[in-house]
Amino acid sequence: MIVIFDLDGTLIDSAPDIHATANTVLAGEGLGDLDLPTVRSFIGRGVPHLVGRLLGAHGIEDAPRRARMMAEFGRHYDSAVNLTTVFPGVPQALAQLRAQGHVLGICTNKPVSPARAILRHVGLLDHFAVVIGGDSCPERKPHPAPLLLARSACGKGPVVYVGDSEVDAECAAAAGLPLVLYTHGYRHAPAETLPHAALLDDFARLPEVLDALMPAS
Ligand SMILES: O=C(O)COP(=O)(O)O
Ligand SMILES: [Mg+2]
Repeated sequence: MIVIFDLDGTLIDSAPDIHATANTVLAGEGLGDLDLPTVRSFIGRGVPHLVGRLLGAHGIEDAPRRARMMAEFGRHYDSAVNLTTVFPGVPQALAQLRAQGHVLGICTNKPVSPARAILRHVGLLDHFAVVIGGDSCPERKPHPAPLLLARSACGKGPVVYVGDSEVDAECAAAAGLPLVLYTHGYRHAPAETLPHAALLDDFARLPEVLDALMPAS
């Protein structure tokens, strides 16, 4: 089986690093800090969206300023690793899936460079056959193109996407793939209200959840 994972809010709790980076970039523009829940609620649609929301929270709409802040965010992003934690059970679940012969991939809206940097920092990068990021395609999730690209890079066979948010649910549906929705991530609506093939509240249960979805694989 091919198992493709979202990153922020699914495998890692990266909101504290993204929050710190956001406030560094805001300070560089002479703008005040935002709190963690506010910045967390902006995660999931990539850096352009996040920076637009940071400015929006200050009542500002200014395209050149937004472009400058996106570039600044990018300068800090690869080193934004120290406040991030891996969700419980993730390393064990990934190792188990690999040992069972499954092919694993990443499809995130985080750009590829910081996605690879954080995966390397937490010791998980080697599990993945491919890392598709928010800058890998002209389109970002919820467009299906990045997920379909990740899938084709992983070879042939049944595919499941594991994600945490509305964006992932919409992306999986558009790509025609089943979604396993991790419930401790950064979504806005109750988990039950998002389209999903299965809910996952504990990574220790992922192998059995996948078996139940794809008994024949
Ligand atoms: O919004 C981002 O940059 C990344 O979010 P994702 O890993 O949940 O796709
Ligand atoms: Mg996510």
